[in-house]
Amino acid sequence: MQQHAPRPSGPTGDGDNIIETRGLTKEFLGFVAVRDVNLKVKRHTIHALIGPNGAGKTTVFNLLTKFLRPTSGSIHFNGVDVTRTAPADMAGQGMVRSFQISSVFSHLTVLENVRVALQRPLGISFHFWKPRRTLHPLHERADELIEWVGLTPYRDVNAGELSYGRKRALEFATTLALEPEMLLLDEPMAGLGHEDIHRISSLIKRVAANRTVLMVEHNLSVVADLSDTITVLTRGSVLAEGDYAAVSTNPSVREAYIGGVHA
Ligand SMILES: Nc1ncnc2c1ncn2[C@@H]1O[C@H](COP(=O)(O)OP(=O)(O)OP(=O)(O)O)[C@@H](O)[C@H]1O
Repeated sequence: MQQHAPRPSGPTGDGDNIIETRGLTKEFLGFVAVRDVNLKVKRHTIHALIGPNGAGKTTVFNLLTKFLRPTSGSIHFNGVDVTRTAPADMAGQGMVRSFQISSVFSHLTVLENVRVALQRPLGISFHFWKPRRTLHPLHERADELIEWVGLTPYRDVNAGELSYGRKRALEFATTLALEPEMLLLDEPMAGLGHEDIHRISSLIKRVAANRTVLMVEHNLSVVADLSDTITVLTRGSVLAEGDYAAVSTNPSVREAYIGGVHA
């Protein structure tokens, strides 16, 4: 369980939930992949979505990030109905998705990648031709972010040459450049070795000190270590919800994981 900084209340005063879904349902040609999901994610917590293969985790994630449109139900972010908001407009609202859609350009250095990301919210792009001093504030902020994710020694290395774990750290830096209030992480530990898992776990903990994190993650020990709340999905519906102790001892959850399926 994390120690979190004091949290501001949401702009609409609708309690502590930063995101809430009501009756969220997604059908694919009559097949119900997500059924009547009422998800509440508390501000400044780490919330994990888990469940056996095919449970509907990715579909819920894609609905929340607006990459899929629900068949029915609604999504509320900071009390505002964002069900029909375009994915590209979600970053402006403070919600940023990371990892599945890589934000890293392999032919640019670590510093250049972070600078590009920092220029996005300002509505300017690729100003490398500008005199160096014009970019100075961006430069300082880029260096801060690079240091924050532990990549200072790799600042001038092309992103394509970084190890998988360091690339992921760079993705964190480019994501944080957008100043998100909420981060949605799709399997942040996928493909990482033991040491990198440790490094990225600590980054997620630090990120969550004053932000909200929702992640889909298969690695249960990571989920146990990081999550304040876990929602377990099976066959498109919520089976259980609670902290790791509650969820891992829930007989229905244990049953859902028996029989060769894994989380
Ligand atoms: N575009 C699609 N068209 C048809 N069926 C789909 C589509 N996307 C997902 N499904 C089905 O919806 C169900 C839920 O899939 P989803 O990928 O959300 O599960 P998941 O929990 O993320 O699984 P995994 O852990 O294996 O990634 C599955 O039965 C899947 O085959």
